[in-house]
Amino acid sequence: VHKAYIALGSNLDNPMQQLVSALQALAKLPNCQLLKQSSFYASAPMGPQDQPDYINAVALISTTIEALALLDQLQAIELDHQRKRERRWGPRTLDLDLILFGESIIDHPRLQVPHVGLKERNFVLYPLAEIAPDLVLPDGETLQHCVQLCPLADLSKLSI
Ligand SMILES: CC1(C)Nc2nc(N)[nH]c(=O)c2N=C1O
Repeated sequence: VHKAYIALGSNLDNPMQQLVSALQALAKLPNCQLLKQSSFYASAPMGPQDQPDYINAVALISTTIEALALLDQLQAIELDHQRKRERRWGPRTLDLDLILFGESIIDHPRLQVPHVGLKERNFVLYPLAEIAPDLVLPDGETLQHCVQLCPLADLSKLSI
């Protein structure tokens, strides 16, 4: 059994509802169990600014399937949420990124784990630290150290 951390993001078509719906879909995945989910966080887009603010969260699932099979399941949920890929770093109804898969380091054309931008993304690090404060990354760095190095900036935790 593997522990997989998934980053959720949305900035189109009612982002909060998109994430609620995505979490329900994750909970229903065969061979997966939704163990924890973070609060929702709002932030301005990293990268191109000509798009709406994002809502982000992180979820922890335990699963018996392997990383690429889980990636297929995540991409199916994105498509169910009308994910369209107009432009790179463009707005999207739903983003599900497999950011950690146990202690694995994966470098595959379809999948890099840990997620490449993990240490620079406050909208991933802070929700991750909320549900896994004692996490140590596969490269030995502690999550707390990564959080200390990553500015909070405009990230805001939504109370509900
Ligand atoms: C476009 C880019 C890089 N910017 C983001 N910016 C924020 N705040 N949240 C995201 O989830 C996000 N995702 C992206 O893919």
